[in-house]
Amino acid sequence: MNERMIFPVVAAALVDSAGRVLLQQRPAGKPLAGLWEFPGGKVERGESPEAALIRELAEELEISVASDALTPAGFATEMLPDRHLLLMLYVVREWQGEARPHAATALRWEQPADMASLPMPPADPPLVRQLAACLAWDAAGIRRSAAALPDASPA
Ligand SMILES: Nc1nc2c([nH]c(=O)n2[C@@H]2O[C@H](COP(=O)(O)OP(=O)(O)OP(=O)(O)O)[C@@H](O)[C@H]2O)c(=O)[nH]1
Repeated sequence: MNERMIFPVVAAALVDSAGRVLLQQRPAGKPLAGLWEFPGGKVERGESPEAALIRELAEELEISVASDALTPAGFATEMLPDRHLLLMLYVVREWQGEARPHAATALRWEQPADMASLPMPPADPPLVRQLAACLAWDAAGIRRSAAALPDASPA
């Protein structure tokens, strides 16, 4: 049996007040160069996904994000030749600093509905669909009102 290790990667959908989401372009010399991706990167050994994402956002965009500003939005998987990519996406609506392309060739803000026409890594289209659903839920207030549901944990 060909057993592949899980390769955990975290990514952020930074959402601005107009509902647009930040994408960055992968630089020349990296795999998938030129494609548009969500900012983020590999989870290092011993690191939590949230700590990894906060670190990556500081390194790549020079912004500061608090852990309680990270809301899970979805995940995607892709079988790679030697590993199995697990890509976890978080929605981020609050951060400090102005995003600058420290590691990327360029940045752009896009509505999720407009991302289908952009070249993105193969694992990303399912994430874009989950993100669009998440943001639509937020806009309809469904996620906020879910907090008012009765607690289903055992008594
Ligand atoms: N950040 C990010 N990575 C993605 C996305 N989609 C996707 O398949 N990946 C993959 O996840 C992996 C992340 O690796 P990376 O090279 O960007 O990570 P990193 O920032 O830690 O890089 P480094 O090793 O240069 O420090 C790559 O294999 C990349 O192709 C995405 O939307 N955002």
